[in-house]
Amino acid sequence: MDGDAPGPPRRQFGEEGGLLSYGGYLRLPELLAQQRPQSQAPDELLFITIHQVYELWFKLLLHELEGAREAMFAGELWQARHLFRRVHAVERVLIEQVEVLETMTPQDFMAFRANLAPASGFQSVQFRELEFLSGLRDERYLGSFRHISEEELARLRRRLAEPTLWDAYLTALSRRGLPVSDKEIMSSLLAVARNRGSYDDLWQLAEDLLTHDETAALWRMRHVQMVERQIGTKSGTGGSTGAPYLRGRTRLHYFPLLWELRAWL
Ligand code: HEM
Ligand SMILES: N[C@@H](CC(=O)c1ccccc1NC=O)C(=O)O
Repeated sequence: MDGDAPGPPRRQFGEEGGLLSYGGYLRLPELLAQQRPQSQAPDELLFITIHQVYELWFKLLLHELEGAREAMFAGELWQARHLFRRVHAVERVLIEQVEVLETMTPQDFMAFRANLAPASGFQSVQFRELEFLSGLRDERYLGSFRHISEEELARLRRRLAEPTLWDAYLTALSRRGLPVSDKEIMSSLLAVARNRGSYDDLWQLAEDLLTHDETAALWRMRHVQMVERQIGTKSGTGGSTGAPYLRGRTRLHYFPLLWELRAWL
């Protein structure tokens, strides 16, 4: 009985005539038909599953980061922060789940690795979309995509043309009267850092951006550790030098000015 409880009356579910089911709603027949190893190697199912899980999370991250960008443009900083909290939680999961793939031995990986070339994580369109949206817009990757569809290429071009998270943050600063030209931006960031009484929301939002940057870098470091464990000094199936190439990418930052700011505080 709801009695005088405030709010809408509670509904008793369970009498909907069986219209919607768990598997139907989640499209499980379609989803579970997608894990199809190419070989008899026992660990290829693990390898495929883990990559598919990454791509599902990448899709969600793109969605939430687009939302955060929109909220920053609209000056709704609380909403952007709410979404960044979710983004960070997912990014921590992405790092944690490397451990699952590391239960595979290199010997077991070698049983199917040769069949993978020339495919590699290089060709993850959503991973590159995340980088572009976050502000790391390296157009050279457009040329390095072999075997991607016209639709995927168009998506990447669109990401290159659209505003980044940093563009959105700059808009949030200027909405509060802080100048954001190349010459003035560092003083504005310093003003935010030193006047928390007036700008704490902008400070916390910059910290959220920095955490997004930091967790992406942590994933890259975790990935290269796994790579060294699995293939040592071998070159990559995608044609790169392997671990040395990946090590070079661990130093990249989405928001270099937020790191540089530390030197001035
Ligand atoms: C046995 C496990 C893995 C190995 C040995 C491995 C190895 C490599 C290597 C060598 C590269 C450089 C490109 C190349 O020449 O092939 C690379 C790139 C990449 N891998 Fe993996 N990888 C593994 C698992 C994963 C997983 C689980 C993901 C998750 C999505 C992933 C995502 C990526 C991405 C996004 C790149 C491009 C990185 C960039 O350009 O900065 N890899 N991987
Ligand atoms: N590049 C890896 C192979 C690999 O990990 C991979 C192969 C196909 C699809 C995704 C992959 N994952 C990350 O690079 C290697 O060189 O062993």
